[in-house]
Amino acid sequence: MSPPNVSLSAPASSSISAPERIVIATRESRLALWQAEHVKARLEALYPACRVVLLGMTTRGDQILDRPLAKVGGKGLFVKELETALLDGTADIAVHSMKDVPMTLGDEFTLGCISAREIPLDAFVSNRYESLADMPPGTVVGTSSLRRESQLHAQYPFLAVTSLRGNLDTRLRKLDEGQYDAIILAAAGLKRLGLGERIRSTLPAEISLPSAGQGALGIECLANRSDIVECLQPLNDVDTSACVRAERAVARALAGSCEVPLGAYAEVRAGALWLRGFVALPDGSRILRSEREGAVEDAEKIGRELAEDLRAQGAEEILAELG
Ligand SMILES: NCc1[nH]cc(CCC(=O)O)c1CC(=O)O
Repeated sequence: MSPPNVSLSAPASSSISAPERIVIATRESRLALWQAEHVKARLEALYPACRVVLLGMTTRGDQILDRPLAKVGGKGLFVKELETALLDGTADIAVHSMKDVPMTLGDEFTLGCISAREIPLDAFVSNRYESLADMPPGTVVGTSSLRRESQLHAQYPFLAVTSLRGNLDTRLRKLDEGQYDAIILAAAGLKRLGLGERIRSTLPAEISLPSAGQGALGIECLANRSDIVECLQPLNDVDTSACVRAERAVARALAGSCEVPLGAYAEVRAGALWLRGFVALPDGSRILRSEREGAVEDAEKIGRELAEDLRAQGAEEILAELG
């Protein structure tokens, strides 16, 4: 018997159609524009008849550079203006670093896809030292995140940790001007911008457990745009999507709306999802860790259970202290 007559050479997307035009709302930082251009190129390759255009926007998160974001409204500041463009129809999709997407979206929005992730780890960047372990006591590490700060204090108590804000180029400039001996950044952002050679070493997850969603891109659209959701499916990566859902379930269960020193990182290994998480005080004086393994299909449940375990260990006291 000969096999059924299917053409193996037909592109997987041939049965999916896309609208004639897709407008991408994007922030205007170099990284955000790279990410939007990347999605534009992938959509145009999948749907040659579709015209994809970028709509650049400034968000409150881009404007406020003098205060820690946690104090002025957190992650939502980077997505609100983009969501408004989706609601009023000036844009069809918004491309986000999943790390910057609030843990709960409004009912009118959905994440149409989460694409394969770039390296999820943090990067050590310095003009003077190879790694954190090389840094003498009292030298200065710049980071803007409570998650990185708490882990640094816990593991390298003799280093001075100071605040660092601004987009990637600004942060690197501040390092090069000598304001810091080293800085910690997401490796993914540096790689995307062709700045991978600035990475002196990557910090293993044991040293700096990444943030929920780090390194992954998500595409948001209106929940009622089934045409858009459908045409985004070829960009979805099943494993990344499960990992990010598990990580976000941890953050959702523990962080609520306030900014908490918290890491959550999942990997798919030999078909199973392995999730690690921690919650800490910013000064690293308390750090609670947990890990869990389970079926990829149970991603969110694994995340909720890990959060429960952290609560059982006393996460509540940490959250209460953070106010
Ligand atoms: N918080 C800012 C941010 N949001 C996304 C990235 C880039 C990497 C990624 O996609 O996770 C960065 C930079 C950083 O944390 O150093």
